[in-house]
Amino acid sequence: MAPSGSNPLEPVFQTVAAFSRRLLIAPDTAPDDHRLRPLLSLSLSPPAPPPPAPPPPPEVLKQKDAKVAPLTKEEVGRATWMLLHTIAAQFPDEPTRQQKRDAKELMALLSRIYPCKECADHFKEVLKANPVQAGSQAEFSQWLCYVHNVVNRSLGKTIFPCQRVNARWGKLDCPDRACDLEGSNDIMPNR
Ligand SMILES: Cc1cc2nc3c(=O)[nH]c(=O)nc-3n(C[C@H](O)[C@H](O)[C@H](O)COP(=O)(O)OP(=O)(O)OC[C@H]3O[C@@H](n4cnc5c(N)ncnc54)[C@H](O)[C@@H]3O)c2cc1C
Repeated sequence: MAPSGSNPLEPVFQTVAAFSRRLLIAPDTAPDDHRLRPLLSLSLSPPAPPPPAPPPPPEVLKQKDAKVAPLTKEEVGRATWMLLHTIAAQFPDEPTRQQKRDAKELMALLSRIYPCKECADHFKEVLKANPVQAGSQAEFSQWLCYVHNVVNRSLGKTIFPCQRVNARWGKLDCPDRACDLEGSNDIMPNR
């Protein structure tokens, strides 16, 4: 490097350097401060957009797709039995005539619009041979357990012990039994 003062342009360089430092560096920072921050940018073009996020790895895409994939017959079956046994567990001890009718209609509707034709047709036969019994919560949940077992048997599945149906599908865990349905105070509730 040339010794200081030997370059005749040295004073010009020093002036430009000092001026640049004033424009580009915060006034409260020491010249040797390593946290130097530019005060303004001399570039006229807008800041470059951030680079696009890399695509998620294939295993993450697979998991996402699995969430929106159509359900299988087994998944719909499990979800439906879960709903039906929960309805039976919550069924009033003394249902109104309307509630008894609703239980019968629900089963009849299922046997028509259940989203698996083979299952719906089979369930129609099951209902014909075993008409809905919904005179009380106990009666309805035992009947449902029985017909579920009829389906289980036809599919070669284990028979569920119906004396344990209340332990498996108890009433919903709602504070102050807020989920309970109101029943009947009819003089003849079993009509
Ligand atoms: C109305 C209906 C008709 C169906 N018909 C057919 C059909 O024709 N062909 C077909 O392939 N699939 C059919 N399915 C689906 C099938 O019954 C099963 O839901 C599916 O095969 C998944 O079985 P899973 O072994 O997971 O248990 P699921 O039978 O779905 O039972 C879910 C859970 O309920 C409990 N459980 C089992 N049996 C009883 C019972 N008797 N009482 C109370 N709780 C019980 C067990 O804890 C079990 O894990 C039908 C489903 C419904 C709702």
